[in-house]
Amino acid sequence: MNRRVLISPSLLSSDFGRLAEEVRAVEAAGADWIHVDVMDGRFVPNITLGPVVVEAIKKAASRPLDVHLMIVEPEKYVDAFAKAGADILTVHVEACTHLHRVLQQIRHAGAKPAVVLNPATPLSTVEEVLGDVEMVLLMSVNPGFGGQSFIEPTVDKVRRLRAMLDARGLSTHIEVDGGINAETARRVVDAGADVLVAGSYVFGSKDYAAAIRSLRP
Ligand SMILES: O=C(CO)[C@@H](O)[C@H](O)COP(=O)(O)O
Ligand SMILES: [Fe+2]
Repeated sequence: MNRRVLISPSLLSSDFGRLAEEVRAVEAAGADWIHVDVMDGRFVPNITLGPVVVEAIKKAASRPLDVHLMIVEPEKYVDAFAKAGADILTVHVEACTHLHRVLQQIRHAGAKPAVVLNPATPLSTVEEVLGDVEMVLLMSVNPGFGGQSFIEPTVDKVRRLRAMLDARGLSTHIEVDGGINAETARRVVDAGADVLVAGSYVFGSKDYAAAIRSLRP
């Protein structure tokens, strides 16, 4: 089946001193969504930004904000991020004691719920909530930093997840995040992914439009 592939550039590799300009530049270059990485220094060994900055990004953006929460106890903050303008709110299965409840909370807050798995976390951990999410994000690096190398077994994990979704008649998005470039993009899309996050590949290039174009099949 031919799915439209969405590109979600990760602002983590953008120039934070010119955040609004960077958002407008990737949108003009063809970005479908804007990926925002929220890190708390606890779930991952890095700290980035909170709801105030998401609110500022929202003012500059016209495309949906795809907010990736790499934080412990996400239930404490999902309402604030939804209010700040997150359109898609993605929580780590490893950070949620009551995953189903958090996904419901996200929907009630007015955002689209999504769940994300670290590279070593098996697909079985999200099997029971596949009907409750708009998207499953598979990390293809260990979260915390941009510019890392793609972890190979992700390709097969995408394939197995797409088969699980097909078997349930679900057309849920599969997003892949980490080490995406023109070559890894092609392989994960062939395996069934339809949303690609790319940070250093897009923001590290001189021509954002050419980089985004090269990620599409
Ligand atoms: O969530 C994360 C990192 O934890 C990502 O969204 C990165 O920002 C991806 O960066 P690249 O691997 O594309 O440079
Ligand atoms: Fe991310």
